[in-house]
Amino acid sequence: MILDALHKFVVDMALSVVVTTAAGLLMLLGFLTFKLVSSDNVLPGVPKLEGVPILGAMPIYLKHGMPQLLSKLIAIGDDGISYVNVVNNVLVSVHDPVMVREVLAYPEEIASREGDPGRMAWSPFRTLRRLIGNSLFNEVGPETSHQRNAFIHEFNSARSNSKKFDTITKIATMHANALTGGGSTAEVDDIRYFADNFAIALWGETLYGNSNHHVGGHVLSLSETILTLAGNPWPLVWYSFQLYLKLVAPGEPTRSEAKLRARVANVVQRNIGILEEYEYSNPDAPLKTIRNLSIMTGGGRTGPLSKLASEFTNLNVFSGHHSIGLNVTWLLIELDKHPECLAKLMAEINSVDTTDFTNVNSKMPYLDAVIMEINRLHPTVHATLRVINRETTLASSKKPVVLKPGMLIYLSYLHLHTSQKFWGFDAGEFVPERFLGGYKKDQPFMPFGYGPRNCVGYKFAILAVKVYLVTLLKTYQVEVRDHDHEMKLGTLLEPTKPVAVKVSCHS
Ligand code: HEM
Repeated sequence: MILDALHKFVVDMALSVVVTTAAGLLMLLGFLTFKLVSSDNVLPGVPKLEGVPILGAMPIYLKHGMPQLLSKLIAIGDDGISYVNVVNNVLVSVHDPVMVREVLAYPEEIASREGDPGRMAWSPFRTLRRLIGNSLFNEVGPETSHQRNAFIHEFNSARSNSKKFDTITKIATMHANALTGGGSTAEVDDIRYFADNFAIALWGETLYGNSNHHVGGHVLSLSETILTLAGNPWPLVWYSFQLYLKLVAPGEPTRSEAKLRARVANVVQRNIGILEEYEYSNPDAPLKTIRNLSIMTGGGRTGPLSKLASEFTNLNVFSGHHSIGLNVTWLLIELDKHPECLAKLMAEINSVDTTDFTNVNSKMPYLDAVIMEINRLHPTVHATLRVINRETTLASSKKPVVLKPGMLIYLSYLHLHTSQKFWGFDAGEFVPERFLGGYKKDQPFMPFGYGPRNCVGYKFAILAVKVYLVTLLKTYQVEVRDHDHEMKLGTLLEPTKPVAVKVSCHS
């Protein structure tokens, strides 16, 4: 009797669970359909990429990633703008230079990288914040310009970079010599790895006085994991699901993200220990960069770092080295493919004293042109996005386009840099000469972004790239094994396969 009642109870319960779940799913489906229909034709007159019912372009996004979705959008938007629904989000591609500049110039009240924290957004910068905490990338509000000024003072000024020049040269020489380990030739399986490690060691030495920052590959593997996760839609899907079930607090990392964050904290902690040791045993020596940044933003000469400096210690584990390393890697590939350019560059290198900061920084026009051309053709940061916070009208589009809060605006630097419309028939070719004597104002060249949130470290990055490249070329003849390297669009723009080179000391 009791068993029968129990059985009936379980069957009834199971039935009501099934019915409730089905009703819930139907309601969700109805809601999404309603949202989709009501958001249909949200940008009248703008070409729309049709996705599948309800999910829109979500399957393309999940399967192929954002860069591929972006290429499809660019292909249909002749007037420089197009859009697609991704479930109930609207994703707009803006790929006309004037419109891109307009969007990048928006103040943060109109658009920011993360968008309003109260809204669901597919911005990768949200994932980045959960992985490494706050950083200048996410920062909005009155403190931002003060923070940017501190960075610009430390990394984008000739005065401060001239002080870093000897350190850059020292690390570049150490790392160039390590390629052959004292021998006269070496086969290097993948120069990307060595170029990244040069940049990591440079950061370690400049920031903390720790040139062994790269040893053991911890930093490299951590930064690669963070890069991959930040550019991948799945962590956002997983986080949103857990948020829905209240398994994670808004904005907080999930369990696996928290583990990664702890590994970042561990690396940072070790570096801080080394900085403190350096400061203790060299009280009169010049301050290391992280301390300078700290002092400029309210920290003391010793002890805990300011908020900005401590946020940068986390950001730095993930960023800065790949972009420098990739610049060097693409340079070696293109120079090897274009011996006439390499010969011109070598003539310039051999005609000046490259141990002099002013020469390397601003008196080598062909070197400058080569570096600009690499950043045009292979811009490491190939795209970015902004989330609309307040309704605005895109004034530069042919027909007025009203951008609404929550819309994601994608901006492809790669497209602007490689379009024949702006760069001529040889837009896809490596031709450094196009940058000799400057470039036309209407040619869209933005490898370091544009507007109020452009790169605050580009001059330091360019100097590091120059010094390492010049050191390598002065020491070795570099032969890149394959000439068929192609570009892979992930979070950053990378070669599709390892870049094997043979290096032989100049006799
Ligand atoms: C070749 C190397 C580099 C490249 C290609 C690069 C590229 C960029 C680009 C394109 C942006 C703007 C992104 C956007 O529009 O959303 C940016 C922003 C930024 N970069 Fe760089 N960057 C490089 C090196 C560095 C270095 C060495 C630092 C170190 C200080 C740095 C720190 C930053 C920061 C903090 C921002 C955000 C600035 C803000 O939002 O106010 N970058 N970078």
